[in-house]
Amino acid sequence: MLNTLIVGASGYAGAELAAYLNRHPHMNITALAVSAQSADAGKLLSELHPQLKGVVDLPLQPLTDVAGLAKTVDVVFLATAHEVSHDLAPAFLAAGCVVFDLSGAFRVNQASFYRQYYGFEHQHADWLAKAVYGLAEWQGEALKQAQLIAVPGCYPTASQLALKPLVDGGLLNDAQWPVINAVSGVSGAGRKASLNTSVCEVSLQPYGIFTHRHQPEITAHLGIPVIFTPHLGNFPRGILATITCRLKAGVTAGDIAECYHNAYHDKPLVRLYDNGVPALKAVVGLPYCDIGFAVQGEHLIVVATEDNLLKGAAAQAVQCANIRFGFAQTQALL
Ligand SMILES: NC(=O)C1=CN([C@@H]2O[C@H](COP(=O)(O)OP(=O)(O)OC[C@H]3O[C@@H](n4cnc5c(N)ncnc54)[C@H](OP(=O)(O)O)[C@@H]3O)[C@@H](O)[C@H]2O)C=CC1
Ligand SMILES: CC(=O)N[C@@H](CCC(=O)OP(=O)(O)O)C(=O)O
Repeated sequence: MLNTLIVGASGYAGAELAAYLNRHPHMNITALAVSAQSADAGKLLSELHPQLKGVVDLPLQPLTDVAGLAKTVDVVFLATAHEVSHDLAPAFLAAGCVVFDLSGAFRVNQASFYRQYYGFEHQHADWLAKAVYGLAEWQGEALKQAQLIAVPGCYPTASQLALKPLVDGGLLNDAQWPVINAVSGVSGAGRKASLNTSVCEVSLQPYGIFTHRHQPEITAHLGIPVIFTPHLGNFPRGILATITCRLKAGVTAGDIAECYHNAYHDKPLVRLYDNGVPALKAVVGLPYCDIGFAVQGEHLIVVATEDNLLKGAAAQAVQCANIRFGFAQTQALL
């Protein structure tokens, strides 16, 4: 049994992690932590997230002694903001813990990336170089050896699962960058109250046009440039990405179907549509990414959906842990 700590357990992704780990046969929730100053310290997780009442009634501990806590656990999930993960991960890693970081703090190994897109200087180039990017379907072997796993962002997960088979298969026309338009529910912005992400204030709108940090994350790992435009919708959870691409001359719908089949027929958390495209309702509350597409001449439109808090965060983190420790990939997820 692996002793496990969730830091940021009161947040949206943290609570989902707790629900999964609670039913994991090989992982034991040793502690749930929040910040040292948290207004929620001492409360039960189930007081904040009543769906966990009678399921995970553990207290939220203030994180006051990182070194002490690190000695009591084998595995740490950091469901914390980028800067917090950046500061905490090295301490847990130094103690020998395997760390799954849900933030962006270790996803892209480029010197200027954190200054430009996250507004801070990265201080841990050594760990940045060693971190394995946890796009689970594509990183199986690397994950098995990793001590630090950088779980991808929610938009990059859906976008890359949709595009990577096509890019690797050489099916796209390089002359046209794939155009990713993705809509997320407001839980993507986390649990903290903010007027901009309050459901009554939000009206479907793009944001971060040409500047969102997920564009360079996608490009860095996919190896091709993309146009990425996120949108915020006034619904609680889920991401739907509509991706427009140009195909190389002669590539047919049959080639696309075959390419996706080859990539994902043995990957239980990616579901392919034979006809039509997915809608959010099929994935909300579930750990899947669903993918469907349509072709007209040289034009391809792919639609990918996922629950941003699950395949876009907590489920993918647990999937990575399952791969890392040799458990069934869907253990505790399905
Ligand atoms: N929401 C989403 O759809 C996705 C989120 N992510 C990433 O996952 C991470 C968590 O996101 P989300 O769950 O939405 O965030 P939330 O804002 O909902 O939760 C953040 C959690 O971190 C805790 N926290 C804050 N500061 C500290 C600290 N210094 N030490 C320990 N705990 C702290 C908070 O509790 P308190 O403030 O009371 O201490 C809270 O439990 C972020 O990096 C996010 O970018 C990734 C993919 C998708
Ligand atoms: C709706 C919303 O605000 N979404 C977040 C992305 C959530 C996510 O994936 O988080 P990472 O920051 O860990 O990459 C945003 O656009 O910043």
